[in-house]
Amino acid sequence: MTQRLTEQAIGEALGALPGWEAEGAEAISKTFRLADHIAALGFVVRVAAAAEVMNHHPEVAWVYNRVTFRLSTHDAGGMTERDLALARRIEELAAS
Ligand SMILES: C[C@H](O)[C@H](O)[C@H]1CNC2=NC(N)=NC(=O)C2=N1
Repeated sequence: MTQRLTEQAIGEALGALPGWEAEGAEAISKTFRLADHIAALGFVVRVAAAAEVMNHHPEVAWVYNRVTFRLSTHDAGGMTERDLALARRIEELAAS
């Protein structure tokens, strides 16, 4: 699970992760627009709780009602399956 992914593998995985953008093989990121500031905070909290369960944590930028998550595996120095799993979990939370 901590093996770095190639750009090709990342690109293939992003086909099922709409809106996520790759930074080479280093990271993926996506910005979510919520109803308002507090809805955005609530989303950050839910993602943070899921990240804690997964022991895999995003970089987060929160500006009013917009939240950007940047995912990369620090221990591997780039993208791994753990980042894709977290992105899928974030998408589940966004849809719930
Ligand atoms: C000790 C702990 O398991 C590690 O530091 C975990 C915590 N959360 C993490 N989050 C991310 N994004 N990358 C990691 O390599 C990572 N490692």
